[in-house]
Amino acid sequence: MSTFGPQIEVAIARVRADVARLHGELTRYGLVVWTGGNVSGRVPGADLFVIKPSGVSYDELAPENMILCDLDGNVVPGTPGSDRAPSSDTAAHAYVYRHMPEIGGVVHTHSTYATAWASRGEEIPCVITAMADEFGGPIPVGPFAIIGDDSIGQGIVETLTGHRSRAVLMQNHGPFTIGANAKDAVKAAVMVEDVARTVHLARESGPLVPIPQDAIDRLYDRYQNVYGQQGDARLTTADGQSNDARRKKVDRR
Ligand SMILES: O=C(CO)[C@@H](O)[C@@H](O)COP(=O)(O)O
Repeated sequence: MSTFGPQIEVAIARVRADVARLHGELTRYGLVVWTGGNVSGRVPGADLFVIKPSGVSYDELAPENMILCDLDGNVVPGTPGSDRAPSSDTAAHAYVYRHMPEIGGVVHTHSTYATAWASRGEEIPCVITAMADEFGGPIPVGPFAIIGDDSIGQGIVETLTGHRSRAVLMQNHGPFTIGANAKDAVKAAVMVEDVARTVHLARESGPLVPIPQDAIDRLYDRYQNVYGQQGDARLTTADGQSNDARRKKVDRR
């Protein structure tokens, strides 16, 4: 029997499939080991999100064993997967969804280079154009917070609210990323590890050369509004305009 009505049930099924499949991207890009890391996706049109079960091998993850939660992080009883405990980071994901309504996906990993930067409590400076494109500037550090309550979620929201970056390095823990949907958040997780590695290696070889702010702004604007395809999911840009509206104004020369 449908608990949420036919349209929401269809949306839930779609998010279950996306979130289950996207965990495979974390292993494909080498961002997780064993059962570390997690992906969640908001269910459009409902105060619900889907997240993986805690400690379950990635090989076993499937749409039917993803876990449906309300925005307080409570498992919705009687739904597929509800017989298992949700990810240990469920409270953090739920906090982000409650306090950042524009966010449709959250990812957490312990990817090597980004976590190394997090262990130093040092933001990644914007010294390559790939960072300007994807993150619009440096990748910030969030506060040290121990898992078990809302403190990690609070740290993510306090650090990323009003910030261009879709990634935050939670001190001594690792990266959390956000996105317009789960796929966008996974992309940010892939890219934060890529730039963390590059900038780490660059800094080992000598002084870094910062990119002027006006160039960062131009690169970010182009990448957020011109790069890719019209239908690509994106967050509103830093000035609050929707990317679609901005895209129409951008001269696509
Ligand atoms: O970082 C942590 C725990 O501190 C978690 O992300 C990681 O162990 C994965 O846990 P889950 O399998 O999602 O419960």
